[in-house]
Formats: sequence, structure tokens, C-alpha cells
Amino acid sequence: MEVGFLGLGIMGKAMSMNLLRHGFKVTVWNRTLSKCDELVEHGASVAETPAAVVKKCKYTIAMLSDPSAAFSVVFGKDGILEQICAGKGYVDMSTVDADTSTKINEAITAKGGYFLEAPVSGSKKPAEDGQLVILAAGEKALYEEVIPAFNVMGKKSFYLGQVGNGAKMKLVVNMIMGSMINAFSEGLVLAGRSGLDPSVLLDVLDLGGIANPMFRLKGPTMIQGSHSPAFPLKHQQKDMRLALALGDETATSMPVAAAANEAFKKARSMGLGDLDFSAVYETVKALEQPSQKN
Ligand SMILES: NC(=O)C1=CN([C@@H]2O[C@H](COP(=O)(O)OP(=O)(O)OC[C@H]3O[C@@H](n4cnc5c(N)ncnc54)[C@H](OP(=O)(O)O)[C@@H]3O)[C@@H](O)[C@H]2O)C=CC1
Ligand SMILES: O=CC(=O)O
Repeated sequence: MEVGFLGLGIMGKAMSMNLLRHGFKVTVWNRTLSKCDELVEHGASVAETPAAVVKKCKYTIAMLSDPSAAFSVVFGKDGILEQICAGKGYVDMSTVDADTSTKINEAITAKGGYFLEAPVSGSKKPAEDGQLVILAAGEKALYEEVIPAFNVMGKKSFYLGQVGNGAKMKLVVNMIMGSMINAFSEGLVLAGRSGLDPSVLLDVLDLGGIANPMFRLKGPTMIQGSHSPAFPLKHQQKDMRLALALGDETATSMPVAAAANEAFKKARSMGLGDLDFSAVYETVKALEQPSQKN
């Protein structure tokens, strides 16, 4: 099967590498074209523009940073719309909001193409291991046609119905995740300031009812103050912002998520946006320790 792949950041590189490893013919494009070199070494072809990828491939997958990037590759010069036509499918796996996906869907289908949104749950390592959870919605026929690619990139694919449902599901998941990492950060700092060993807290958490892979994976590196990016904090903050907008639309009160968003914004203002989202821990550590006398 031949596929195009747009966006070779942390996730796109790992996902397209997996496709190559499993025998797919892959044509890649990235805004910073030099990032294609490593994929070429592993057998990928390169196209100069998103339009050129779509011209060559029946199916094109994108994994881009945010709504503005997603719009840019579709509507911009040399973008998807210049070549999409009947018989061609476009699958956007970026995390965006439902409105962005809906507008892209309308533009693609107006040209006769097929569209599927398919954001993923799971970070750099699951992407490398082909263990993502894929949250697809949109054209069912396209979903069924690209299942071989989803099976290589992910461990489970959900088909969630109309366009927008994939984006919404992803934002709900990441709203919960972003809130959790904040509570976890506060717990680690509270343990340390209470004279407890934070690494023992990790062992205690891991044996109880709130044990989870995220605490297990991130805890030890957070304690060391190491936040090498798997999921960049700026993207987590984008997801909180989009989830809060969904809360606005649906009149859902989310004070915990709103507070978590403020912490991520603070982290960005401290220059931590390109680090892993676990760096929000540094915002809690940076808060002045209250006087013991009060
Ligand atoms: N990292 C993770 O753990 C996960 C991330 N996601 C989501 O996946 C998406 C990608 O994440 P990730 O790979 O981590 O992000 P990166 O920041 O590593 O990569 C972002 C990609 O988007 C491209 N890009 C940014 N702006 C534009 C633009 N205006 N036009 C064209 N291309 C653009 C970048 O190109 P360039 O190289 O030129 O900058 C790069 O290829 C995001 O939506 C994120 O929320 C979902 C699940 C997990
Ligand atoms: O979007 C991030 C993730 O880990 O999932």
C-alpha cells in the first residue's frame, strides 16, 4: 500500500517509520524539508509540497502541530486542496478541535475527496512501537481502506461516527491527562516538602488504585528534573485550551482543567513549552515555599 505522510515531528517521524518498516511505500513531506532525510535513508520518497504528495498518493496522512498547521497544509499555497479529487483520501491524525476538522472535511469533500480525522492517544514510545490508540471519525469507507495502516501504527482503532467526534474524544482524554499531571506534580512537591521521599511515593502510587503508565513512566524523570520532550508542553496546553473551549460550548464547568491550563500557561511563560509536558512540575517547584510559621 502506498501512502503519503505530512509532518515528521516527534510523532510523524515514528509513525511513518513504522509504515516503512511494515512494507508500506511512503512519500513524505515536512515543512522543514531536511527532516525528511532520515526517512529517505529508510526507504521513503520525498515530495516538495503537500499538493505533490496528494498528486502521487491515493491516501495522505498528516500529523501536524495544531489547528493553524492543519489549515495551512490544506488551504495554503501548494496545499492539499490543489490536488485532492475523487478517489483520494486525506487522513488528519493531528490533535485539533472539531471545528477545524469540520472545515477541512467540508473543503475536501467539496472537491470530491474523502476525509477522516484520526487523532491518537499515546506518545512518542507508543508511536515508535505501533501501540497508539486511534480515534477515527468521518468517511467510513476511507476508515476501512486505511485500516492496514492503522493496524501498523496502533494497537486499537475506534470508529466514532461523524467528523468532530474523534477530535472531541481526544480533547476529553487530554484534558484528563493534563489535569492528572498537575495533581501528580503537586503531590511530588508536597511529599518532598513534607519530609517524605518522592520516589517512595511513586512506589506507593504504583501499588494502589490510581497506578497508571503515565505516573510510572514520568515519575522517575520528573524527580530528576529531566523533561526530554515526548509530548511537548506547548501541545498539551493547546489541548487544554481546545478542551476548555469545548467546555464553553457545552456549558461544562471544568475548574480543575482551567487551573491545569493556567499552570501550563505559566510553564510556557517560563520558557518550558518545548520540553515534555511533565515540565509543569517545575512551575509547582518554583512556587515559594510557604513559611512554616503561618
Ligand atoms: N508527542 C506526543 O506525545 C503526541 C502528540 N500528539 C499530537 O500530534 C501532533 C504532532 O505532535 P508532535 O509530533 O509531538 O509535534 P512536533 O512539534 O514534534 O511536530 C509538529 C509538526 O508539525 C509541523 N508544523 C508545525 N507548524 C506547521 C505549519 N504551519 N505548516 C506545516 N507544518 C507545520 C512541524 O514541521 P517543522 O518540522 O517544520 O516544524 C512538525 O512536522 C500534535 O497535534 C500533538 O498534539 C498526539 C499524541 C501524542
Ligand atoms: O497527546 C498526547 C498523548 O500522550 O496521547
